[in-house]
Amino acid sequence: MKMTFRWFYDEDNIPLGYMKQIPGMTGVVGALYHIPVGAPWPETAVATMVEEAHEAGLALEVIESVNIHEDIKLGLPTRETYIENYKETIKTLSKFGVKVICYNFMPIFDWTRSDLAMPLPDGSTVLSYERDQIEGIDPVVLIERIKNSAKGHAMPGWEPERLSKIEALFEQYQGMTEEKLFDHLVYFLEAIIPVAKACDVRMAIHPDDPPWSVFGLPRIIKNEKDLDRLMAAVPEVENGITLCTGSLGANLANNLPRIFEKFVGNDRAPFIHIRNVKHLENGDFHEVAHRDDEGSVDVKALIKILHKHDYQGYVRPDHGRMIWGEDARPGYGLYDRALGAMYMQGLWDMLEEENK
Ligand SMILES: O=C(O)[C@@H](O)[C@@H](O)[C@H](O)[C@H](O)CO
Ligand SMILES: [Fe+2]
Repeated sequence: MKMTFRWFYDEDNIPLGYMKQIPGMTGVVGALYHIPVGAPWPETAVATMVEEAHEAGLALEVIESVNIHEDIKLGLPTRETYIENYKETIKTLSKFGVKVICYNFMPIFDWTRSDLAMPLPDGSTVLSYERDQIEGIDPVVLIERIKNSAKGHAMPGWEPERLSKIEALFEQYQGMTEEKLFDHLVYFLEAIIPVAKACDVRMAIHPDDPPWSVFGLPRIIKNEKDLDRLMAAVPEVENGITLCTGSLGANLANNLPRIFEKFVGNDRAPFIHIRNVKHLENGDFHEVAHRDDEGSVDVKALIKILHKHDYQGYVRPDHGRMIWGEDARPGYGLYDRALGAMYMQGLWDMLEEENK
């Protein structure tokens, strides 16, 4: 298990040196944020970013994310150019030591929440999902609300410049079915996986968050069955998964230990996000600290599975709470993610000890 930390590079206000101070932290998960979706990533920009991480004593072998242009998801003829660009980006990243590229295939939006700073009784705040605040609501209304919350921080995928085109995008997705979207994903993977293979890079799709349809848009990476289907459709090991416990765990029907056992066991999960969520009776959920007892994700069992398989891939604490008065990007404060990393490493150390 290689412990890593998400780094928002030039948009991050947490110094790399602080990340490095977390015991056992081996690397950061980076991305270039100023490159428009669909454009190839310039070599010089990648070199600068990787160098900065190395200077801080941290590896940079995972990218999250190289986002997918909507035309690829929509299956438009213009996708060819964007697919060629994507191949170029894979080649460029591999030259600088990148081994895993995380991405998602959700139409229009990345993760969706109703509140980015829901207060918990202990005074910390977390991201939450209230069904009746999202389902059946006009996305434009939600966008306004999100813009006004969490001190001006936007959710990834909800950036203001994209949102201005939101209505046109919804128009384009009219009539899009899960079947068609899945075909477009397979088309994309069949085109890029040979390049990834030649470059020794693994692609790692992130599950949909939440793992069900929102705003009437199709969602195709929601559960074990969807993952099975994608792994079978493009069987090369370079077609992999980011196992995100918070995303999959938002649906209690997802059996996380079984999913881990399967895709860690068959080496299709090069990247892992550990996040914990707590479910309420009415179907809403909110995020909590990473510790097992705080929510419904069986973190102990999952780390045990990783340990049993001598997992050599990358793990990072996903969203944490905002604690100790920190002012940071929602879900991505330093303090609670550092606690999460230590918790996972504590469990791992104990398992190592027992195995001696
Ligand atoms: O929850 C998060 O913050 C991340 O796990 C996702 O935003 C993730 O980076 C993307 O979906 C992957 O493309
Ligand atoms: Fe995640």
